[in-house]
Amino acid sequence: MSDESVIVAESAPLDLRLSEDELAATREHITAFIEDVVDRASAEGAVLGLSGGIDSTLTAHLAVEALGTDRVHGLVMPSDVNAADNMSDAERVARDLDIEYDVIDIGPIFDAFVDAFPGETTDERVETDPLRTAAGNVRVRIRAVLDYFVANAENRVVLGTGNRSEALTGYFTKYGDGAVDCHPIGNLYKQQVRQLAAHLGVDDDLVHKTPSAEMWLGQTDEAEMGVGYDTLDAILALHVDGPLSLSATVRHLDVTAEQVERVVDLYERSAHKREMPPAPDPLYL
Ligand SMILES: Nc1ncnc2c1ncn2[C@@H]1O[C@H](COP(=O)(O)OP(=O)(O)OC[C@H]2O[C@@H]([n+]3cccc(C(=O)O)c3)[C@H](O)[C@@H]2O)[C@@H](O)[C@H]1O
Ligand SMILES: Nc1ncnc2c1ncn2[C@@H]1O[C@H](COP(=O)(O)OP(=O)(O)OP(=O)(O)O)[C@@H](O)[C@H]1O
Ligand SMILES: [Mg+2]
Repeated sequence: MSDESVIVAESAPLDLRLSEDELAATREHITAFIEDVVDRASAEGAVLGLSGGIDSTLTAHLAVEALGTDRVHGLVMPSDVNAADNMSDAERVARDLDIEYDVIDIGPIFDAFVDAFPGETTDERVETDPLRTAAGNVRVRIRAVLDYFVANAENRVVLGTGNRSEALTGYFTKYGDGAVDCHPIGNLYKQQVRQLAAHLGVDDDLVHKTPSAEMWLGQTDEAEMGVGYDTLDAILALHVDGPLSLSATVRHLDVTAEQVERVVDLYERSAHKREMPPAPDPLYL
């Protein structure tokens, strides 16, 4: 059985929901943060990738609330492995928010990369292809290049869309979707992302859409990580962020020790993604 077939049953083990007052305060806190980042950069506004997923949808809503419609620029960047529905959802978000947006097909850029690369690249239709992640990361990094082109050209900052669950597990591409100027929703667990989005009036189908990086056809976060977000969030909140021991977490959540260990392993192995690249201590400074 491949890793991807290990989907852990959800048991909604820990309620991390915020109260209405907390949601209202979080909304204000994040919009003030976005405004502050843009002001400090003396930027005209912000740019972000729109995927039709809930993280970018929520971030776009908060950005518009912080900056106004005319200071937010969205990029919808389809490739061969994006579902057409997701790309039309991304355009719908931009249209509903009334922001400027461009649709840029990254297929030719990816193909140029594959043609230029001297060795084997990948056939991502093959599930076991060891290069599938490497190739998927190229697509993600191409989007980052386009984000920064717009940021440079229009004096904007790049808004990240990563949440706390992704940050703590390293579930993002280093210098891909992780290459951003700030992380407005970076301290919300995934289930709180959905909750805040619902609070802001985001359409239900987007709030409840299955999370996917869309790095290859059919990819889903939960299948790849081998744990559902409700369970993941609970383990992160109690054990990785919180004070509970491994065994107390197992008892409290009715999960297995292996599940907790798996999350801890994701957290520890991805430490390098949450830090600045290291240099040796200075010898002569
Ligand atoms: N200990 C260490 N110290 C310093 N650097 C270290 C390192 N270990 C690896 N590295 C470096 O990191 C590289 C691996 O990291 P990286 O290139 O990111 O690649 P990797 O973590 O292997 O792949 C990215 C993961 O994030 C997921 N993802 C990506 C994009 C979006 C989303 C989403 O949710 O939408 C999810 C994707 O499905 C995949 O599971 C290594 O090739 C190496 O260069
Ligand atoms: N096809 C795409 N076009 C534009 N931006 C994209 C595309 N795919 C990914 N991105 C950018 O990369 C970010 C990371 O992807 P990720 O899948 O984690 O977030 P999401 O799609 O917004 O939400 P979810 O995790 O629920 O799928 C997106 O939020 C978006 O900013
Ligand atoms: Mg997505």
